[in-house]
Amino acid sequence: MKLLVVLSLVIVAIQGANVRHQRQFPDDFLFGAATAAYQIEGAWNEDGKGENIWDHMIHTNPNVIRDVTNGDVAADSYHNYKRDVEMMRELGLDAYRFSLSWPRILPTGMANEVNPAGIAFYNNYIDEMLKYNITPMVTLYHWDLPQKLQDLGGFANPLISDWFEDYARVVFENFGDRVKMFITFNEPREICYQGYGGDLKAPILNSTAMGTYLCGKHLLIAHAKAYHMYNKEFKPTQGGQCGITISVNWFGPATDSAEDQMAAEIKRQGEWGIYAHPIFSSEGGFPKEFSERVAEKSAQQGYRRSRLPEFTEEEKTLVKGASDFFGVNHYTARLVSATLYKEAVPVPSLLDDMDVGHNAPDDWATSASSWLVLAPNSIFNALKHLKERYNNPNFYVTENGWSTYYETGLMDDGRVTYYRASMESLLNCLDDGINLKGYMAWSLMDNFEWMQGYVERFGLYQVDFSDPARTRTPRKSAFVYKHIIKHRAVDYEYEPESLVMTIDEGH
Ligand SMILES: C[C@H]1O[C@@H](Oc2ccc([N+](=O)[O-])cc2)[C@H](O)[C@@H](O)[C@H]1O
Repeated sequence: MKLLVVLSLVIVAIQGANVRHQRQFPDDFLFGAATAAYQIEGAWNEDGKGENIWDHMIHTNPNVIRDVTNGDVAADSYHNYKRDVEMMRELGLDAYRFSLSWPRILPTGMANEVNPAGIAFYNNYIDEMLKYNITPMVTLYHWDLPQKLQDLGGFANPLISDWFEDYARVVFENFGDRVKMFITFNEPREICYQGYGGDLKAPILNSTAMGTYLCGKHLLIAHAKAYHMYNKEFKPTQGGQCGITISVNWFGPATDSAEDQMAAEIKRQGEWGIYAHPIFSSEGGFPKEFSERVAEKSAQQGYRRSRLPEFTEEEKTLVKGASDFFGVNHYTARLVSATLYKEAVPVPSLLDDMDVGHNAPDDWATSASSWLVLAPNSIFNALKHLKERYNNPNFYVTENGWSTYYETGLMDDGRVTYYRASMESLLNCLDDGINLKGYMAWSLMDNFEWMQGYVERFGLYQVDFSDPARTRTPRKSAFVYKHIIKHRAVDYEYEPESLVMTIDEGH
């Protein structure tokens, strides 16, 4: 008998030790999921909403979208928001990141005409989340500029900073009593490089390098003005935080050679350093090596001055330090070479200015998106670099996710593998002392994936876009993510018994 008791005590002790050794996320780590207004809301012209640049571009030229669809109805979250909150509760989310449609709030873009129905919609959405203790994380701009502002030049017009500041004030006034986490812009790179410099996002201006850089400078000033206005006019009473989200994929050198190391550095600076450095570095302004590279390229091409616009000293000071946290959208990685993998690119362009090649090794798993591969420990590599370069600010991973095709259905093992790998990488960050405070999975549900329409699916929940009710059904990954959130740890043994989802007590 005695022996049995001793044995069971030993077993309990071993099990306890195992639990203790399993790496865990802290209780206050914010687990959430993310979406964006144009990708889920629909109701494109309902209740006084104004036209945005995606409405305009697609209605004018439907063929720009791979499957000739649009976001007119999308997941119809405008009418299904209560079901969306129910899904957050099913998953046990701590937080939900979503964006506001600027033209739903200000139909012309300008703050002299506020749409009460738009304000009411977001009030209801926020209140529904708060009812269940879900922290709203609100992005003010996720790519859907009011068309009327695009008609005035959009981000190429320096006045964008005044228009944005006015819009931000309306947002803080109406929602800041309950929303404590604001993100001004989602991904300056995608807005500026893909929308102004190229034709991969609305408004597809294809305006070469100059468009990319000018847009970037104006956007950073717009962000900084909104940040300082929040600090002065709202923070003292509302006590929230205001930051920005930048897409930071990892770019490591293809070899250890000095040339490849420099090529990777230039790639990092051109892809995201030009947005991060002016805000988060101690010296401010565009990063040095990239600025020198653009000046050199401009001179080679016969320009008397660099095409990279400069910040005045006043602008530099305005932008420097203007963020309470660093929002990182991280998806993937590439290996960068000074000589290999180069493709023909337009001149002048950001790609030509960087003048490097990049590649993904064959053994990195591929997704439904051409740009998205599963690279080892890449969240850690990116955040470790940012920590060292920018003095370890508070970080949130504000997007991270994996695409499948519609045909994959509910058994999305590729997404499960990706999310588990991401969790390990996040835990590596925490072990390293990186000030990482939260993680938002992209995406809560399938949605309109920009130029790819509904071909590429990122949802923890599948959405049936052929069904007028836009029924949402949890995928296997939803159960796995729920299990991770609940236990604050990754359990590789866990397999959902069925795909029937319920709400746990307390949610
Ligand atoms: C899938 C989500 O992508 C986000 O944007 C991107 C797109 C492409 C890259 N890339 O590495 O090439 C990074 C981020 C976007 O914010 C979100 O709306 C989704 O579409």
